[in-house]
Amino acid sequence: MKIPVIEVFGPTIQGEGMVIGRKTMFVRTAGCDYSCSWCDSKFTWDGTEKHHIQMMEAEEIMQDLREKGADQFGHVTISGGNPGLLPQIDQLIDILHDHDLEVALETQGSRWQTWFTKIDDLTLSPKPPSSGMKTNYQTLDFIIDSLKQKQRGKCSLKVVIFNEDDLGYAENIHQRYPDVSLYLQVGNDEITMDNDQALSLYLLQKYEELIDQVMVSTILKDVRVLPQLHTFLWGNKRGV
Ligand SMILES: C[S@@+](CC[C@H](N)C(=O)[O-])C[C@H]1O[C@@H](n2cnc3c(N)ncnc32)[C@H](O)[C@@H]1O
Ligand SMILES: Nc1nc2[nH]cc(C(=O)O)c2c(=O)[nH]1
Ligand code: SF4
Ligand SMILES: [Mg+2]
Repeated sequence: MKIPVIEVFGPTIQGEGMVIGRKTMFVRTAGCDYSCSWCDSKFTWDGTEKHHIQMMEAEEIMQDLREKGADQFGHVTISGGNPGLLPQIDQLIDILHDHDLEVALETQGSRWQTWFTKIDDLTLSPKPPSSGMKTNYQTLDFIIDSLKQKQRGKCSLKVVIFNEDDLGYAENIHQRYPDVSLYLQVGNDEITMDNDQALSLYLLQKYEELIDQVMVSTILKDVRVLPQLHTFLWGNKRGV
C-alpha cells in the first residue's frame, strides 16, 4: 500500500528531543487526526497543500532519500502529520533497516501500530491543554505498555510547553510514566514570523523562562529541557 508523503528532506540535524543534533533525513507524511492550535506543520493536514501529497511506495521513498542524501546519512526520521495513522509504514521501516539505517518516529501517541516496536528512536509527544486537543490516556497507556514489553530501540516522551497549564500537564505525564525519559520543549507561538534573528532572540527568552519554571518544580526532577534547535538556526523555514 502506498504512503501519503508531503516532503522528504535532509540531511539535516534532528532539532528536537532525544536525538537532538543527530544527522538525519526526514520523511514527512500527510494527514493528522489532531488539529493543534499551534501546529507548526499545519500544511500536512489543513488542505492547503493537498496537491503536493505524493502517494509513494516504500521503495520509491527509499530512492528519493538516496537522491537527496546519497550515501551521506545513517538515520531517517519519520514525522508528519501523524505517521501513526499508517499501517503501511511497516514496509518502509524494513527497507530502511535493510539499508543499515536507523529509524526514528515522531508521533503524538493517539494511535497504535505494531511497527512501533521496530523503531530505534521513538518520540511520543502527547499534547498539553494549549493545543486544544484531549489526550486519550487509555491509548497512551497501551502504547507505552506495549513498547516496554517489546521494543527494539528507545522511547521517550516530549511535551511542548506554552504556559503554566501545560507545565502542570507535563508534571502529570511524568508522574504517570516515571520510567520513560521526559523532554520538555519550548513552544513556538510565532510560527509565521519571518525575521529569523528576532525569532531566535524571542525563543531564547522563552527557553530561559521555561528553564526557570522547571527548576522550581518539585515533580520535574529527572527531565531535560530543550529548545527547537532548527528554529534557532533557520527560523520557521520549511524542509530543514
Ligand atoms: C509537527 S509534529 C509531527 C508529529 C506528530 N504529529 C506530533 O505532534 O508528535 C512534530 C513535533 O513538533 C512539535 N510542534 C508542533 N508545533 C510546534 C510549535 N509551534 N512549537 C514547538 N513544537 C511544536 C510537536 O509537538 C511534535 O513534537
Ligand atoms: N531539523 C528538524 N528537526 C525536527 N525535529 C522534528 C521535526 C518535525 O517537524 O517533526 C523537525 C523538523 O522539521 N526539522
Ligand atoms: S499532532 Fe502533530 S502534526 Fe498533528 S496537529 Fe498536532 S503538532 Fe500538528
Ligand atoms: Mg517541525
